[in-house]
Amino acid sequence: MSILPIAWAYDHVRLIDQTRLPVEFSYVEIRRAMDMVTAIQTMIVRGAPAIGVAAAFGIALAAQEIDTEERQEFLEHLETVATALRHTRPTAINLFWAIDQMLNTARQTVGPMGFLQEKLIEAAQNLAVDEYHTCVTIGDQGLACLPTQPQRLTLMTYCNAGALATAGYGTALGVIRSAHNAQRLMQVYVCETRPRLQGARLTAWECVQDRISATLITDNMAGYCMQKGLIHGVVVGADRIALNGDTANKIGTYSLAVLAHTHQIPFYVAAPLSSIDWTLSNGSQIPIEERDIEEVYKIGDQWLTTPGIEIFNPSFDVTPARYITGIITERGVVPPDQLQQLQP
Ligand SMILES: CSC[C@H]1O[C@H](OP(=O)(O)O)[C@H](O)[C@@H]1O
Repeated sequence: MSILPIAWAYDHVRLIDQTRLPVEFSYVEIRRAMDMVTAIQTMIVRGAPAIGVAAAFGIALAAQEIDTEERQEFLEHLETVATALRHTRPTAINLFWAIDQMLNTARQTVGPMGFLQEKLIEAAQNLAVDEYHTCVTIGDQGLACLPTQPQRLTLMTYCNAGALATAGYGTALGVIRSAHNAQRLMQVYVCETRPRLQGARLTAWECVQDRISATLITDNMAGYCMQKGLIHGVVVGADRIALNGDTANKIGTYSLAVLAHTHQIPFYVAAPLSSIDWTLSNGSQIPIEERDIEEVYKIGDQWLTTPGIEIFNPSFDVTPARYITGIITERGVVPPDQLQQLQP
């Protein structure tokens, strides 16, 4: 099954509503640019590459909704929407990269506004298709770098870096899909990933959809599985990678990396080049999103703690490059200290 979280549907964008999975599979139709802003903020669509693609379609919707033949007015409307999109979520660099790609297309395209609208819709569609093919390439690059023994590996992954977090196929889960398709996977341990449970809700759902053998564990079981020798490798996604390989990813990734290092288990980050921030020398400057504390004290309508307790909810952490075995990209797999070789 091809899971495509985002698709252009003639004159609007169709999103899989990731806040409803796995209980309900439903779509949300996005017809206005500012509704795409809300969709990203509320995580109807989430995942670094996916929010980049969503933002690109947000710019395309902005182009479609502005009724003017004045180029300056047209571009100003795109900039207004771009500013709102930039303020949705601060950590994933893909969001900003995609917005810049779209604005550059608008500035470099001349002609009547109807023509610009068509070119921007086409640019967003091309960006989505490119991200999909990039993920398939990442999957295959990752397969080639996994341990050669045993023939069938038991891997671990965190959060959701799958088809739902990208434009299809996935990055970390793309590597796992490629291993599954090549009969190199025994099973994958899926960490539930508190507080938003992307692992339990989204990665588990993708694995069941694609008949990938998967076992769900709570986050605090990861160390036990490693200590018992069950895990041959860990593969996670990324939201922003600095030049030295320091990697921002879902909160809890750092803990997993330290555990893997302690148990001498290879720890891979799988990400497209669009997730690399070539302007940052290290991860200390990566902005870490803090989200609503309700995500911690409730699951659905169920309170998990007592009113009056203070709550902290950083949504990402930064794993230092020294804990990362390799970074799997569409241009190959490199140790963190050789990442700059891949700079376009
Ligand atoms: C393929 S990168 C996905 C990346 O994004 C997730 O964060 P969120 O669900 O909050 O958007 C998580 O960090 C994943 O690894």
